[in-house]
Amino acid sequence: MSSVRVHRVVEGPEAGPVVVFSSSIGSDHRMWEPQVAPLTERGFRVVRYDTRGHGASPVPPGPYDLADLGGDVLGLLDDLGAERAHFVGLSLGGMTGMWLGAHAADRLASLTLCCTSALLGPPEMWADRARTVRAEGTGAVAEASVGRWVTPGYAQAHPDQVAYLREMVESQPDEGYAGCCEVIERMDLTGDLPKISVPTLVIAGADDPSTPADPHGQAIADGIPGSRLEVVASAAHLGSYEQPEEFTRLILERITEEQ
Ligand SMILES: O=C(O)CCC(=O)CC(=O)O
Repeated sequence: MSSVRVHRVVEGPEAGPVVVFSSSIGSDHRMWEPQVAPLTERGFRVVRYDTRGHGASPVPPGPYDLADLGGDVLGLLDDLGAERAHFVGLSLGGMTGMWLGAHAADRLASLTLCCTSALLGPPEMWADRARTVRAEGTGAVAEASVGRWVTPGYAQAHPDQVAYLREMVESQPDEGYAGCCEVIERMDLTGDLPKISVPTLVIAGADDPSTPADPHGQAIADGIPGSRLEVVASAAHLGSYEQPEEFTRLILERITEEQ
């Protein structure tokens, strides 16, 4: 499939090193709002985009695969005139990052892989989720998703944020969400990990029920030569949103090392 022109929001100094942020299934570029000011203030060019099938990006009929999602990022970098960029991805965004690391390493300055997995089964669960969303809409999965995105303590203390995140899931196009479920259904990046030569940091949330550090984050860190795993306390699956200070600190550490 040919690449699509993804919706992007670009902030920060034009000449700054480019940092691309890639989102989880069911969210869009807004999930990275907490990272924008800390990075642009330090001179980075922050590029947030909506994965195909999400937010304001095109919604081609699914299924998609990781090569489609990775190709969209390469098209984005070409549009921006960016030869290389730091890449930060969470969950599906991290899977896209691993694909780029294995297939387009020359376009990456570094990789930060948050709350993600190289193999997230069982495949039937993703096929079921795609079927549910095509039949009933993204509203059918919103409450359960947000229940995995933040810890119960955060949810209790921040009901407005929980409502905002739920609305974010509900606003995603049904076909786009389903097409991305089918990416994960068919994904197995385990054989690609040893091929990734880009400097990589893996970050997991200590309370992530979707992609727990053990086994998911640890398997990625074990597989990518020279990478390491950090586990952030009191963070569920959308760790960069729930614990923005610690995730941003780690992201800055990774991208500052490689400038
Ligand atoms: O968040 C993703 O991009 C994929 C994994 C996922 O959907 C986990 C969940 O259901 O919370």
